[in-house]
Amino acid sequence: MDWPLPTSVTPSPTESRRIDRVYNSHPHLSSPLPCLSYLAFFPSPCNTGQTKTHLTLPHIFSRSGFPNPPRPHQLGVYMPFSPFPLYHHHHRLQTMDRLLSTLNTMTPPSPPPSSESAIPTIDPIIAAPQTVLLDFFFPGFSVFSTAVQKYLHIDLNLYIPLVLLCGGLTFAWQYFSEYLWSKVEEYLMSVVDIRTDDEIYNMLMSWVASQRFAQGARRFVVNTNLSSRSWFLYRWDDDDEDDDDTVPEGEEDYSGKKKKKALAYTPTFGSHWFWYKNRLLIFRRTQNTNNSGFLTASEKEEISISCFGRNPWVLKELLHEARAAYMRRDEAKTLIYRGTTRSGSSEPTWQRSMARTTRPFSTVILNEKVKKDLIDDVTDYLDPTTRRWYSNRGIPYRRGYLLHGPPGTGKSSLSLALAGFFKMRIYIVSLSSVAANEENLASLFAELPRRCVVLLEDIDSAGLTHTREDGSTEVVQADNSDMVPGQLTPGEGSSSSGSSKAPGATIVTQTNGRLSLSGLLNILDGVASQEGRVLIMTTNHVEKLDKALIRPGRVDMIVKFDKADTDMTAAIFRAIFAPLEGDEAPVKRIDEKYADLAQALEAERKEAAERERKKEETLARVEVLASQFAEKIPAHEFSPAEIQGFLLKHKRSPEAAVEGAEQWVLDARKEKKEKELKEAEEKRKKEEKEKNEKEEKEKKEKEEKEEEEEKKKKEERETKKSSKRKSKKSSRRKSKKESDSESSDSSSSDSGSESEASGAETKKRSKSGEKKDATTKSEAKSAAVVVEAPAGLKREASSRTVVAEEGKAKIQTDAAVEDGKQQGADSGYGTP
Ligand SMILES: Nc1ncnc2c1ncn2[C@@H]1O[C@H](COP(=O)(O)OP(=O)(O)OP(=O)(O)O)[C@@H](O)[C@H]1O
Repeated sequence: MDWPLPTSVTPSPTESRRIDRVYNSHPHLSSPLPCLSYLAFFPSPCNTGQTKTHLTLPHIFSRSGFPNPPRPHQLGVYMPFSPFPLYHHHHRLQTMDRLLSTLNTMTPPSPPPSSESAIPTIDPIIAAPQTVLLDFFFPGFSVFSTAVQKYLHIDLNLYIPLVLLCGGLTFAWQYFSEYLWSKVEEYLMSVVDIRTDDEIYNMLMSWVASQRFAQGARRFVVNTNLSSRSWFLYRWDDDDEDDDDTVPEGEEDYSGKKKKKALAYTPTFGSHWFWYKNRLLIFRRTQNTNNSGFLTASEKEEISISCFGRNPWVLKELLHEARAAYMRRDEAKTLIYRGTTRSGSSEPTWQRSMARTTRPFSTVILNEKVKKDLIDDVTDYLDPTTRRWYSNRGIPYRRGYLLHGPPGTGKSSLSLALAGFFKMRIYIVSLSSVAANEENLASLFAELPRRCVVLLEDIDSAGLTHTREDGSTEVVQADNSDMVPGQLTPGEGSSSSGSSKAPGATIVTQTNGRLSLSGLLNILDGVASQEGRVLIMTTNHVEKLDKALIRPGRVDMIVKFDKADTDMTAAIFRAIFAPLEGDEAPVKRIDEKYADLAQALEAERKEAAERERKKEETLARVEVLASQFAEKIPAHEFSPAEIQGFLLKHKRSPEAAVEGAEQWVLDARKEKKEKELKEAEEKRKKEEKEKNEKEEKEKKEKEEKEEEEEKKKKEERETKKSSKRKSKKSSRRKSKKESDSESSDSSSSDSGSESEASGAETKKRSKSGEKKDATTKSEAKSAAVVVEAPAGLKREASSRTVVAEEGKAKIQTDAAVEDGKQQGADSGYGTP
């Protein structure tokens, strides 16, 4: 290997001295080659601040008598080349030491050197400013390296460049990796960001929790509920009715096992790589540090999934899969959303209230024909061809149903069963709730999905009714009074809300910021209202509704609910006591008991037959008991809810229910009577109180009126008196003026200039407010002077001028001038 030899060296003065000394003190050496070649090989000594002496190789070799410079390997000295001065310097010194000691061994014993000529001990560390620098950045480095060198014989300085290189690379990587990664993401990857305030968050997180990469993560977040913490997205899994989870958490079920909450594991903050459909994906969960104080736990995080490649199909597939899996959980359930306002703001929103197990239509006891008609009607409406049919004819694609009847007769149950039957979500708004104002309701309706059931409860609530006080309660009652339970009738016909108004009925436009009827009508079928939904309105007082609200187009079918008749009572009894699938506790696996399969099958068959027989027996028994029970309950007196409430008290014993029926009827009647009495008493008291208040108010008003009248009379008397006084005064003045004018006439005939002077005098007098009489002319002039005053006064004054000129009410002008003089003396305008 050929080593490049530099042409110039810069030995330090110490080194030069040493070389000379060695050369001089070792005459047996043919040349100082080792030292020289060493110096030649390391051409750049560290900068020690000393004066540099340049010693070129030819110079050295000419001095040593060598014609050609030797190669380093010929000298037996090999040093690795280093670009770092510190390292370089250190090793140079060390090597020098080594060479010198070699030379010394070759040297015959010589007299001990004098103190000046002694080779000084070399302290490589002290001499190096780089060491100081290293010590500055890594305190204690020099001590550590000396110790390592001393005890382990490892020269750490050898590795310094390596360490520095690694450090530099790491430093650079930290700086550039983020930038590089963002560029890779921007141009080479597809990324989907998940909004934490959207339901997709819940969907994705529940999907992620079921993946292996999440379950195997070393750092993870554990939840008992994965839903977004945004309050309107948060769903308590406990709230969702679940057939398997009937035992409350922590309590024991019939098998004695404690029910435990399932734990869900999701990867913690950071990037997590996983495979999906043979593609490498990255699930990234980061913490949102902006405004984190105001955000809920899930809003504090940001979630994204990215994949390599510019086509995001795999991400979309993943999201679809997550959604489908999430929906599957709710398949057998009816999702209920309620319209509310967000806490801390007045913004309305649909909040997922709960997911209830779908109620079979058969469990709602109603006329079978009504049920069938209703289902047929909705089925036809939801058919895609119907939609096209509507749009082709320009008819708004909407359908409305009105369910009315006393409380607890099954209106809400039917709505829920209907939504469950057609697998639609149900959106409930109670019009009596505080949030139900026009604006809120409009934005809630605007947010509705295309295919859903909207349940408007209590549409007879305040602001939309004609109360008894209005004298218009019989408005719609007349048309529905002859309805039987379950009867379907078309909505009251009228083309426009205005013309459909019943006599005496008034459309309330706005009631204390609450919902108005016209507002509701606009929301229901205005231009901006959503199409494709099934609207169900319920009310306990159909008679209070405006006809406009229930006209066809808004309400296409009316279903009347009533208290239970005999058939209904029997049906409710059967519904509660008839054995149904899943009522019994799960049967133990028989193959555990029977070793022989044939034996096991036979036993199972026998057991099934026995179960069937028992079931039939129970059914027959329940049938008999149902008719006995129905006979004991008077028809049209109790609502299905009341009867159900009683039967539930005896749900394990139908016989006991039948036995206790008569007593229950008596008790219920008594209770009802007491309640009615109490209510009547309360009503009476309330009315009395209102009456008293009204009377008191009237009395007060009367007194105030009388007082006012008295005051008025007094004022009138005073005005009369003052006007009388004024007229007397003015008549006196008039007579005086007449006498004055007679005298002035005589003087004016003498000289016109005198008249002018007198006019000027009058002006002056009127200005100064002196109480002096003036002639008619001077009065007019005086008024004209006042005209020069501000606009308001100008008009007044000019009108007076006219009056004065007409001579109609000279007295008035006089009085005004008089008053003006008195009142306006300060203002300078003469009159007010
Ligand atoms: N016709 C019915 N068939 C079956 N169950 C009924 C019927 N009517 C009432 N119920 C039962 O009574 C309870 C109350 O019924 P629901 O809430 O549907 O009455 P509602 O007419 O909507 O009452 P409200 O007018 O007070 O809202 C429910 O548990 C329901 O099961």
